[in-house]
Amino acid sequence: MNRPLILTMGDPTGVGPEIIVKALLCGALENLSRPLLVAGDPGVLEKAAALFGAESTISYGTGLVSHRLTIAGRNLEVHALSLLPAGQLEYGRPTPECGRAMAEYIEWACARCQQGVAAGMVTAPINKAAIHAAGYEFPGHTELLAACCGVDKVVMMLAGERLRVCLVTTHLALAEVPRVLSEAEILATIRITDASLRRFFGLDRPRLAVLSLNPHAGEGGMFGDEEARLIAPAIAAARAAGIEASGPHSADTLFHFAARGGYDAVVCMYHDQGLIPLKLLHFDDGVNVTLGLPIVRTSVDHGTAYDIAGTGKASEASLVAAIRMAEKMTGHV
Ligand SMILES: NC(=O)c1ccc[n+]([C@@H]2O[C@H](COP(=O)([O-])OP(=O)(O)OC[C@H]3O[C@@H](n4cnc5c(N)ncnc54)[C@H](O)[C@@H]3O)[C@@H](O)[C@H]2O)c1
Ligand SMILES: N[C@H](C(=O)O)[C@H](O)COP(=O)(O)O
Repeated sequence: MNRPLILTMGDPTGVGPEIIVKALLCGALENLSRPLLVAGDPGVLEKAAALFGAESTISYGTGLVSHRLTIAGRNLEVHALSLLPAGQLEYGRPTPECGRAMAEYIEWACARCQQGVAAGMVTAPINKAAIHAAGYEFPGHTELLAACCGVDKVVMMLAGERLRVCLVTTHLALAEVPRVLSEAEILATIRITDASLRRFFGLDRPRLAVLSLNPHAGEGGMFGDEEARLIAPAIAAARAAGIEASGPHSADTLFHFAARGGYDAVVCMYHDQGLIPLKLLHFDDGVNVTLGLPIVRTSVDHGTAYDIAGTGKASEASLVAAIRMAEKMTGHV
């Protein structure tokens, strides 16, 4: 059986529904190697179709497909997990029901992947504050999925053709980063990155650059000791385990070389250290991948973009790239 990829619709008041429809309308969802099933809300998707002047009709399906939307002659299969009052929702103003719905799309998709019913999942953007307001104590998909899968350590990787960045720490205040960094966390990030690039991306011996935390890699201890105390020992342990890791590299210059093919991934100590260069190069087509889960999960690299939600202007390119990457990754499983 050709198991589907499940695409979670994301925030009903963000750009998620309209980039799904946009991808459908431009034909990017045709000729996929797997069926695509949207976990979401048919009424909200119909409302998104109207943004493009596209005529849509809904019919009812069976099994996983509860609704089939035909939008401008193209079919979108949906598993309805919410039936929100789409006409009353305002773009950029998620209600508590929206917060609950967007978390439920993720939980449902994850459970189907764990059961082996689906091959993998792709996620459209959620609003972190909205799921929080709905009672979910998670800063994002990554942590919610780790909890659903019962996994302690996962790695957030953002990837494009020219650059892949993997984060040791993710969503926390910058001031917390030095307190949270440890040799064990750095080593675990390196190990998961290495194993995942081998397994899912066909690399025999991934070349990993590990960044420093401080300017000039700490300048021999003048600007901080995390490099000598935590990062260098983690790199040494990784190398002893046969991983091609190098560093600690100064973050300011390393990306220049990584973006020119010198490394297969860059291990970064905190969110913006990795995501600023990644989004500079790959805002349009970057993909967020959670490594270390027992399931395949890819995502767009952007958020709910409330400033343009409901205008039809949001680009569908990152979503399409995320679907393509999930296709490839599930081909390797
Ligand atoms: N994968 C996710 O679920 C995810 C990722 C990042 C941020 N978020 C959440 O999204 C919300 C908004 O975050 P933010 O404002 O920092 O980032 P954002 O990515 O939503 O927006 C930043 C800027 O990029 C633009 N932009 C975003 N996506 C675009 C697209 N597809 N096409 C064209 N322009 C686009 C926006 O209009 C905005 O100007 C927050 O709640 C954040 O937590 C979710
Ligand atoms: N850090 C990601 C970004 O800025 O693109 C994003 O917030 C991902 O969060 P999730 O855990 O929801 O994938």
